[in-house]
Amino acid sequence: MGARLKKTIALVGLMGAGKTAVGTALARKLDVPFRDSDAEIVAAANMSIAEIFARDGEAFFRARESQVIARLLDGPPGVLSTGGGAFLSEVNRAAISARGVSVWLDADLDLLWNRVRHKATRPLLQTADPRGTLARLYDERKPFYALADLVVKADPRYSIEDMADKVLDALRTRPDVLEGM
Ligand SMILES: Nc1ncnc2c1ncn2[C@@H]1O[C@H](COP(=O)(O)OP(=O)(O)OP(=O)(O)O)[C@@H](O)[C@H]1O
Ligand SMILES: O=C(O)C1=C[C@@H](O)[C@@H](O)[C@H](O)C1
Ligand SMILES: [Mg+2]
Repeated sequence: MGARLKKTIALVGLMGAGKTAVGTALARKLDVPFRDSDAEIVAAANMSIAEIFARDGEAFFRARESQVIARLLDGPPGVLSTGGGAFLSEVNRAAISARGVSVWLDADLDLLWNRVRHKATRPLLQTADPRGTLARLYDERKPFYALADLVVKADPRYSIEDMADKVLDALRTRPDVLEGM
């Protein structure tokens, strides 16, 4: 598409917001590297996220997540999909704002629930009332996600490609991030 990416685009938001799916499409459109902090942690540990939580605990996962995010931000600009809890950490927010731009994929609770309900891969939702847990996380985390530089609202009618285009639209206001749009 001829645009030049000058800073890493970090996608943030709750489980199911589309960070991995939209991030992959966005990186393809921009012809830049795609990285996913969850996937990096899983590959390095050779364990699933659920296994890491069960064996080593959430605090261990969060420490790894911060290390991985710092390392990925240190490389050439690209698209970085963060884990759903990453943007709650002030350390991670500072690292992202120093080297990149944060974009919140803001999906409402019904949409999130429809996307995550059939998968058992999210350890935080292994509770007696996973929808209630997701609702609580949504309320608790919204103020943190709202600290992102840009917001792109999700909608059930928007495809993954549509969402990637909406991120590009939002970046039109940021020539310091994307030049030549
Ligand atoms: N715009 C969309 N239209 C249709 N399906 C979508 C859309 N965005 C995401 N999905 C689907 O919803 C599911 C969750 O998306 P994804 O895994 O990208 O979320 P995530 O934000 O990375 O979540 P997590 O924090 O758990 O990694 C996937 O099956 C994905 O293909
Ligand atoms: O919302 C969260 O806290 C999480 C989301 C996933 O991306 C994973 O990072 C992990 O399951 C924790
Ligand atoms: Mg993901």
